[in-house]
Amino acid sequence: MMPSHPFSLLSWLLFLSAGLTLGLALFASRQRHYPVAHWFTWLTLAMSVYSLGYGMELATGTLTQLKFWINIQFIGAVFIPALLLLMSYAYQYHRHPPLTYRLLLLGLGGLNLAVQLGNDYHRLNLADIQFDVVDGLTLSRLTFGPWYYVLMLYAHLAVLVSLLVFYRSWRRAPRFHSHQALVLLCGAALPWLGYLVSLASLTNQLRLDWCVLSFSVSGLCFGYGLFRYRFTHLPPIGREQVFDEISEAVVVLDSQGRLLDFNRQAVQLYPVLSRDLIGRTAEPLLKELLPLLQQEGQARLSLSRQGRQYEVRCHRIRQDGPHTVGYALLMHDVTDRHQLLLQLRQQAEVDELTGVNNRRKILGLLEEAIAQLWQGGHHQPLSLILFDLDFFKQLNDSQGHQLGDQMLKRLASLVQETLMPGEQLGRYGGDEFLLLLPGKTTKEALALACQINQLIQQQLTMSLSLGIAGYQLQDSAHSLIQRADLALYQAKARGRGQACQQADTGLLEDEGR
Ligand SMILES: Nc1nc2c(ncn2[C@@H]2O[C@H](COP(=O)(O)OP(=O)(O)OP(=O)(O)O)[C@@H](O)[C@H]2O)c(=O)[nH]1
Repeated sequence: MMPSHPFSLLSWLLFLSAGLTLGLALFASRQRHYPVAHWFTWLTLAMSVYSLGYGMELATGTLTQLKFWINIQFIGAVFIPALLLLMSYAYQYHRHPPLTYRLLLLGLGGLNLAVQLGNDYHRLNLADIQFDVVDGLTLSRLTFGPWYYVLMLYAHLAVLVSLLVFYRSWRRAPRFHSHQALVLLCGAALPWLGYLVSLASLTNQLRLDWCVLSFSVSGLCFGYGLFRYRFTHLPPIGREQVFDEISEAVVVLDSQGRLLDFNRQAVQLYPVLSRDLIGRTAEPLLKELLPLLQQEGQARLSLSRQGRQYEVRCHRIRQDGPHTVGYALLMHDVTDRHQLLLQLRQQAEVDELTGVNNRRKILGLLEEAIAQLWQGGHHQPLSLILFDLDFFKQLNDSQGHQLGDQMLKRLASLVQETLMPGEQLGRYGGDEFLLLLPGKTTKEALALACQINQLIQQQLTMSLSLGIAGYQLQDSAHSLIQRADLALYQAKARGRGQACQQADTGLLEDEGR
């Protein structure tokens, strides 16, 4: 429906604005696989329709033409709040809004459009439409119906929420993206400001719709954001996506040790961290981490916090030169690795059947004990008991291997209970065990051997043969065990069920049943 007046400069500007926003829509549509570009396409398209309708409205000469172009404007206008909301959602979360959210918002837009298109029958939206021609411009004089106010309330709320999203991104994003968020914030805020200006000028003779007039500038803002900052390519809240989502806790300090930034994981680890502390010295908060700042190179430390293990790395931040401008402290949860290491160590050191030290471990402990004697000047005695079950083979053969296993377990646990702190029991092999007794003389070891033998006879109705050797100067772990083995051999030879003590001379010194 072509208007009757020639187009004014304002109409041409509006057509230019419509063309600009349409161009943006076309550009963004080529990248609509990015959710934000998808909704941006529809938003700029809606703006374009609105601008075109208004440009035409300003040149209309009859009420029918006016109503027609107002309806065209509504086709764009009713969807703008919804599309702005959907775009801000996609901008923030880098994905399409949930389907229900989309259906609800677009459904509301559709409902508003239906109400407007049927306005002649119910006048709920626009109760009356008149127009004046001022300076060659056709300006509508509208009397609003109740539905219009509902529509405005919804539109304002939608714009407000979108503005909050962009505002939040602006405040939280790092510098590069915060510029982008600011540009988008301006793009979204301008039509709203335009609307407020229009409201204020309702009583003026030149009642222009500043909201739609601002679309060109708004479109330019969005376009600038699109081209300069490529917001359809780069997720602007990379900080939230990367900084907050990575598993490591990160704290950033400046060169003076003042708090600059931290992520969500860091707050879980140090609940005291808050935005208010930014700029303050981190010393009272992160005392245990600060020694890292003094170290050069890849400094690391282990940290135990809230029942978990962390490996902390300190990364020096340098900018245009060798000087450190800040530090990034990265705390990596290594609890699983730590537990796996403990498990592996346990497997490497513990005898699987009896749960006492295995051969490798007890030999290591013996060597350590001898080394300590050397360091301490040999003032402390050290004794060793090597023992095994008598006739264990018979038990295995007659009652089965499983019962034999049970017997070995019971034996180990009974002997373990008789030990004092610092004394160590290890399975030397088969049914042979080694008892390491730092601080005990051979006499005391002999008494203990007799006590253990008695206990086993009572509890397991089996006897032990035990060989005892005391540490002598120049002894190695090997020679000491050899003498204990010799003593054990003597105990067997003497009829089993007894303890024998072997001196370094090779003579049997003592014995006990
Ligand atoms: N059930 C069980 N038996 C084992 C295990 N390791 C070794 N043995 C058995 O333990 C026995 C040890 O043999 P010996 O020490 O020669 O036999 P013994 O009857 O105790 O002889 P004496 O020590 O001279 O009284 C062998 O029959 C091995 O098969 C084990 O883990 N479980």
